[in-house]
Amino acid sequence: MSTDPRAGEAAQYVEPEVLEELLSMRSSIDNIDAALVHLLAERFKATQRVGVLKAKHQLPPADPAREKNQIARLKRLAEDAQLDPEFAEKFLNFIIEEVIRHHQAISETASEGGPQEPQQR
Ligand SMILES: O=C(O)C(=O)C[C@]1(C(=O)O)C=C[C@@H](O)C=C1
Repeated sequence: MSTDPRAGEAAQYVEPEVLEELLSMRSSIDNIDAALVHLLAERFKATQRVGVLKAKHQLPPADPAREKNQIARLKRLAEDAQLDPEFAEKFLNFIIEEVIRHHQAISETASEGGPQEPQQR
C-alpha cells in the first residue's frame, strides 16, 4: 500500500506510470493551495485592520460601491487569465461576505465597550 499522502484512492486503480504523473500534478496543486491559504491569510489580516478602522470611525461594514468596482476589475482580470469570470465573482463575493461578518463582529464588540486603544491624555 502506498503511503504517499498525494496518492489518495487513485493508488488502488491506476497504473504506476499514470500514478507518477498524477502525483507530480498533485504536487503542483498542493503548492498552489498552500499559496492560496497564505494569500487569504494576508488578505484577512488587511481586512481585519479595515474592520478596526471602520468600527473606530463608525463606518458601515459594507461598501457596495467599492465591491462593484472590485468585482468588475476581478472579472476583467479573470477573462484575461482564462478563468471563468462568473466563478471569480462568486469567489470574491464569498470572501467579502465573510469579511463583512468579521467587520460586524468587530463593530459589535466595540459598541459593547470591548477592547479599545489606550486613551491619550
Ligand atoms: O474596503 C473595504 O471597505 C472593506 O471593508 C474590504 C472589503 C473587501 O473584503 O475587499 C469588504 C467589505 C466591503 O464591502 C468592501 C471591501
